[in-house]
Amino acid sequence: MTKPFHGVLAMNQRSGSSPFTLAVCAEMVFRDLPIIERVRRIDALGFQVEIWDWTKHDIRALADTGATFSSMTGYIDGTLADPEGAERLVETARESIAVATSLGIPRLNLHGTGLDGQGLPVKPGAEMTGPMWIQAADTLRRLADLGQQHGVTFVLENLNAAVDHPRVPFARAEDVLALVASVDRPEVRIMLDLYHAQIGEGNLVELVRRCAPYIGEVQVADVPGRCEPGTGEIHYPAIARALVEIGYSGTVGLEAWASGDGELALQRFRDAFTL
Ligand SMILES: O=C(O)C(=O)CO
Repeated sequence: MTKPFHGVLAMNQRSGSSPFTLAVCAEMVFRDLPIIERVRRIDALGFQVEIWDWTKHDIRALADTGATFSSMTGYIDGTLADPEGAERLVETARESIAVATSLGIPRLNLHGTGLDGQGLPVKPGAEMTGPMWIQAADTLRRLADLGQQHGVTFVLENLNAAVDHPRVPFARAEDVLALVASVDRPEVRIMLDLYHAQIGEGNLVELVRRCAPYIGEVQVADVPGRCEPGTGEIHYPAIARALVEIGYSGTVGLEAWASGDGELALQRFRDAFTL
């Protein structure tokens, strides 16, 4: 089916040569449009599409857009690091896998509640104990088995506890790296969110190098403000070069608000990741 054409911008993007697959989070851009229209617009501009909680969306309508989806949230409820929460997480991950498979989505994101157990035994602000680490690794191994069975990858995302996710334990990229490395299964990788990492940890190029063997996807936005690359303090062209140097050619997802015009934000994103 021929896709709608959105002028010069679409033309530039199709002729660009990013070494990465570029995706855009439909939850954060073109927010004056209904979600399905956002998905169509992002797709028409030549990007893959990320969605969050699938229970909030009409799955049939998403499928009918014909868009290619990069990732979605990989669970509805549960937490990694306590036994009861882990059961719920694995159960709801099964439901998410069914939806992901129907939409051809390769990566299921475990973020936020998957780590901190909001309202569950692992409370925000809790110190992570040894048994919690062991439980989290066990839960991830169970998810890896599911992922292997169904051909999907679970990506564990680092968050920042300073601005967006106050007092969330287990959020640092260093901790996510330690967990994913200890599980060491191809179906469990890192969703390396460089916006969150810049706020929480910094030293991004070094972080990219350390995470190299375990990256499942990279997410980007600038700091402060969580808008598109080029609006803040992160030098994304240097990050793009570092990603190429470690041999990464996978997906880079824009998980950012547009600082102004939505199409311009997407163009800036593409420019930052076109070497
Ligand atoms: O909740 C957030 O801040 C995220 O980055 C989700 O992917």
